[in-house]
Amino acid sequence: MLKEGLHSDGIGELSGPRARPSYLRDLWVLAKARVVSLLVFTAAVGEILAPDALLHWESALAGLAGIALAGGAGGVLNQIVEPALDQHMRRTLHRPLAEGRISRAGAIAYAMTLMCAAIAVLAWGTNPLTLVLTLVGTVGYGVVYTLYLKPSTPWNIVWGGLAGALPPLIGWTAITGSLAVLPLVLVLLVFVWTPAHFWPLAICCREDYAKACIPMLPVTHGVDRTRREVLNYAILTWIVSMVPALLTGDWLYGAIAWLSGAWFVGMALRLKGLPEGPEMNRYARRMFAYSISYLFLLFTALILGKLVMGYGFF
Ligand code: HEM
Ligand SMILES: CC(C)=CCC/C(C)=C/CC/C(C)=C/COP(=O)(O)OP(=O)(O)O
Repeated sequence: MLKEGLHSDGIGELSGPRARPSYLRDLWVLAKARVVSLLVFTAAVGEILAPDALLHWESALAGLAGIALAGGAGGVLNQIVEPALDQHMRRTLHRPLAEGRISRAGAIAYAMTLMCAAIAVLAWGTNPLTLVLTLVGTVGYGVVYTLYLKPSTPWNIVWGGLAGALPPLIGWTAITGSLAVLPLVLVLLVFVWTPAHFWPLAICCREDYAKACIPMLPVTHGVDRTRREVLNYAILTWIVSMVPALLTGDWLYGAIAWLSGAWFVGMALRLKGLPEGPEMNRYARRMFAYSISYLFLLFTALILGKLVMGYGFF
């Protein structure tokens, strides 16, 4: 007998050991707080890279609080739209709305509270451009991706990923009030990273996505095509990750990006070569986990580079 949530192919392990539900924990899960924490981190790096960030510390804090609240609202909107889908997937069936621990009305009130707080904080502490970009992020993920792209096209996450890629730019605009080349390159970096982040997980969960009639790439185009696309996007991410080094002359970041990107591409190659089966699923899950550490490392290296190299920006 397999334990609840565990399967011989390791797919069920994605949900990890389940913590005892509590109301606060449910609110945390509903806001997808762990994903949002990385979004906030990439925004913080966008702020730190901007000129004179320390002089604008109030805008910096308001920007981070706004993105955290708006990102959380996006996560809640996503789960309000798809409780039935969440009930059909082993990875998501214990979510608070899927299990009915939080009502739909309660979740709507929660999303509205988060969104109103985000708008208030951003309007008070940042500028109109930052507010608009953040709203685009929340609506892009919570409405456009969840309601329209996800159920209709296997390229859903390529375009949906744009919303999640915005925070480094939002961080920058919170400080400067204007656009610039470097944060736009960081948006491109997260944008091209997203498919190689998500499709390995989609490979593991392909049976659940198929049962739930969600046209994720491994369901519509098969595992082999998906693994080829993961490799393509991993290579693209590696290439784009070198652009900030070229723009700033920051060799410390450049070295870290080169090595960690080579590892990412190596994992994509290994994934492509494995025969379909439990071992491939487990390796895909490892690549998904590495993708998160990799993005965290790249953005940490950007701050390190600025601290150590002390370059100024245009
Ligand atoms: C449309 C784009 C994206 C899709 C479809 C996607 C998909 C996913 C999925 C399905 C999970 C598993 C979540 C769970 O089981 O609760 C996940 C986890 C995660 N994602 Fe993404 N993601 C996207 C963009 C991003 C972005 C832009 C970031 C950050 C910059 C990010 C950071 C994370 C993190 C940190 C986790 C781990 C959460 C945990 O440990 O519970 N994702 N992603
Ligand atoms: C700028 C700003 C505020 C942006 C917010 C964007 C945001 C919250 C992106 C998160 C991306 C994410 C968790 C995707 C999960 O995909 P999924 O919903 O298909 O996964 P699931 O099956 O786990 O629900």
